[in-house]
Amino acid sequence: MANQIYSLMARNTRNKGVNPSLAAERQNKSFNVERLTNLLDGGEELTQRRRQVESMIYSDPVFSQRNNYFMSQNQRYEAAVRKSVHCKKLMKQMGWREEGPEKSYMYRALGGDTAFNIHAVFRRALHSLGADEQISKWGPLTENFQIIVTYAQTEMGHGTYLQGLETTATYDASTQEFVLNTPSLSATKWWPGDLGRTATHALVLAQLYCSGTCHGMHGFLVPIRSLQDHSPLPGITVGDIGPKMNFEQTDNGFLKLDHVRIPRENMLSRFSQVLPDGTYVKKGTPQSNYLTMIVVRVQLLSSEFVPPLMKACIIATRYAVVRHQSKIKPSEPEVKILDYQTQQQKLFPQLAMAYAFHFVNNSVVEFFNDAYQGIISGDTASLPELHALSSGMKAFISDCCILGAETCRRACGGHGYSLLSGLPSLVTKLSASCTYEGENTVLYLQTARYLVKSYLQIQSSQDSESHKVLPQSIQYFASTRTDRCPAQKAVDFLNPALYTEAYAHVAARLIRNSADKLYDLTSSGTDQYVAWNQTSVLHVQAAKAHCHYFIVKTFAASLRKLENEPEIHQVMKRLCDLYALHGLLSDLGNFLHDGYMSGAQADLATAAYLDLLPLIR
Ligand SMILES: CCCCCCCCCCCCC/C=C/C(=O)SCCNC(=O)CCNC(=O)[C@H](O)C(C)(C)COP(=O)(O)OP(=O)(O)OC[C@H]1O[C@@H](n2cnc3c(N)ncnc32)[C@H](O)[C@@H]1OP(=O)(O)O
Ligand SMILES: Cc1cc2nc3c(=O)[nH]c(=O)nc-3n(C[C@H](O)[C@H](O)[C@H](O)COP(=O)(O)OP(=O)(O)OC[C@H]3O[C@@H](n4cnc5c(N)ncnc54)[C@H](O)[C@@H]3O)c2cc1C
Repeated sequence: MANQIYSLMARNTRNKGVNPSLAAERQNKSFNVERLTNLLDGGEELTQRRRQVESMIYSDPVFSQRNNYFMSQNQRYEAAVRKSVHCKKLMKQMGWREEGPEKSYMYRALGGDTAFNIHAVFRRALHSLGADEQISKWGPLTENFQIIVTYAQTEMGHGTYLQGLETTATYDASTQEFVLNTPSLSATKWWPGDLGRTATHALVLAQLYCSGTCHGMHGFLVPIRSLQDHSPLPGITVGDIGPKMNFEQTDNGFLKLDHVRIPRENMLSRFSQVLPDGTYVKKGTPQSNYLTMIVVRVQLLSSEFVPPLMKACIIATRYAVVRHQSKIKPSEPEVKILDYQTQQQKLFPQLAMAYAFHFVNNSVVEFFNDAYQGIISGDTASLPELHALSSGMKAFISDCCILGAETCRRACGGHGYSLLSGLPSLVTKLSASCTYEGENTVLYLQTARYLVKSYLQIQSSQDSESHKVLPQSIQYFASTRTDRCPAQKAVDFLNPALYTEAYAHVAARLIRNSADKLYDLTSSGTDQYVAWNQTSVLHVQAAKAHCHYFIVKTFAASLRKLENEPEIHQVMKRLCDLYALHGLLSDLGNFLHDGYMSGAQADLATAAYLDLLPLIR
């Protein structure tokens, strides 16, 4: 019934064209929307291609999501499988390449409501960790779902602490096989997507044992279901872990292995190898087999985190111009809720954040692409910085997108609580992102570990030259900076150089403070690991400040590329200013703490921030 009411409302709108309030707003635009769309897509031609793909998706009944909220978990799963197979057929029919833009357009048009998503994670793992001959052997089989492979790393007892994974892969030189085993209940693989009903194989991450020596976590391709009748193979216990907060369309599963034998060639061996006689040959670093997690973290930014935030902004902003509620002047009619300053202050920072993350994603992907080819060819020099950046961005952006989507949902009142608004499922889907692919606190600590190490290295090296070769993302450590914010007027806070410097000041101070506290503890005799734990809250705060600085700096730098598009530059600049000032005012204590900013300057920043709202409105 509810669905009919909502669709009647939508049809009403459709029958009379767009809602008149919405139409009026769209007449009001201050910039060329199509031009901005082209810039965000990467050019006019890509906009056209994206729209072509979207129209094919939206007009095809197989891809319909109309009844999603009225389906059981099983129906959602089966519909997702149908959609994924249909996508594959469409790609073949249209001649679209796996690595082409059309695949991500399809995925985003479907809102990720597809199956085999972890199979996509495996394909990246194969290219990151597999030797060339393994990529040639298994890559083509995964292209057309002849084999469907899940990425089975997490166990019931361990997800974060990979050194604690219990699943074992013991090499048997007499048969040149690995014996995969689940030694305890807590070692049961638990959570891998596509595992519960779909996967024919699993990339099992297990502790490798050769001649009694443990060589740490490695990846093993293990057949788990028959390619004839899809039944579990001997030694395999597998199934679905049951209902979840969202991702009903994904069959997250469990897997137990009872001394399952696989050929020696099934260990992914780009960075390490076991010779026929059982000799272990290491080619990369101890963390080389962690590379897949970096690859996926970078990919998730653009595929899983930012698009749901963008959608939430669109739904909530449209709602805010069609919803009339209460009066500003008693003598006048009810107003659009977007005319309330408080509603603008709820929604516009989320909109600004969505644009910020779009530009940051471009920057992170560019950094990743430059580093990745070197890393898989054995040059791991940029791996620590890439790990720190990808960990921090995954944690910070997913945290912000969860909170941003929830703010949009709350801004829609009662209708924001209806599943049919589309908002709650965006929130519950995003909620998983603070956990999967690395729990966010743990990832902030990984970033902090890199920041503290880099800071202490700079402190210990007197050589001024060393400052010049600092990695790009931490060069601000070495910049000389004023200890007071120079702003005299509200308008000064609309200067990207000024607010970027303010963020750099706070990040550098928090990193220095956390490192100094750590050093004080260890130099007074506290065990280094205990000292790290006793300062970890400070390290997380420093890592977040570092990430926030990186995002503000990157958003501001992106404006420079828009300077020859004055209309668009103006609107993007206002959003960048709003993003920076919203973060500054939300975390004001850190900017006031050491007197960097004064209370009077905080008032100026607040005035500049509030003045931006009607301009953006
Ligand atoms: C891609 C396609 C996507 C398509 C779209 C699909 C979307 C569908 C939506 C849902 C998708 C969900 C998919 C989810 C999948 C998963 O969740 S897979 C499992 C993910 N699990 C993790 O991420 C585990 C997280 N845990 C960690 O990362 C650990 O904390 C740890 C870092 C591995 C700890 O390891 P440990 O060895 O104990 O770490 P330390 O001692 O702290 O560090 C040792 C050194 O190693 C360096 N290091 C750590 N990790 C990495 C890394 N990944 N890469 C490079 N280097 C790393 C670390 O910096 C230390 O270095 P030094 O300081 O120099 O010693
Ligand atoms: C929707 C979804 C899909 C998933 N898909 C997959 C998949 O396809 N394949 C796969 O292998 N896994 C998958 N996972 C599992 C996921 O990777 C793990 O849940 C994640 O790595 C977190 O590990 P955990 O669950 O053990 O949490 P824990 O690490 O136990 O976290 C619990 C708490 O402990 C804290 N904590 C843990 N370690 C530390 C530390 N060193 N310092 C400070 N605090 C710490 C955390 O901050 C957190 O607050 C998925 C999970 C979800 C929710």
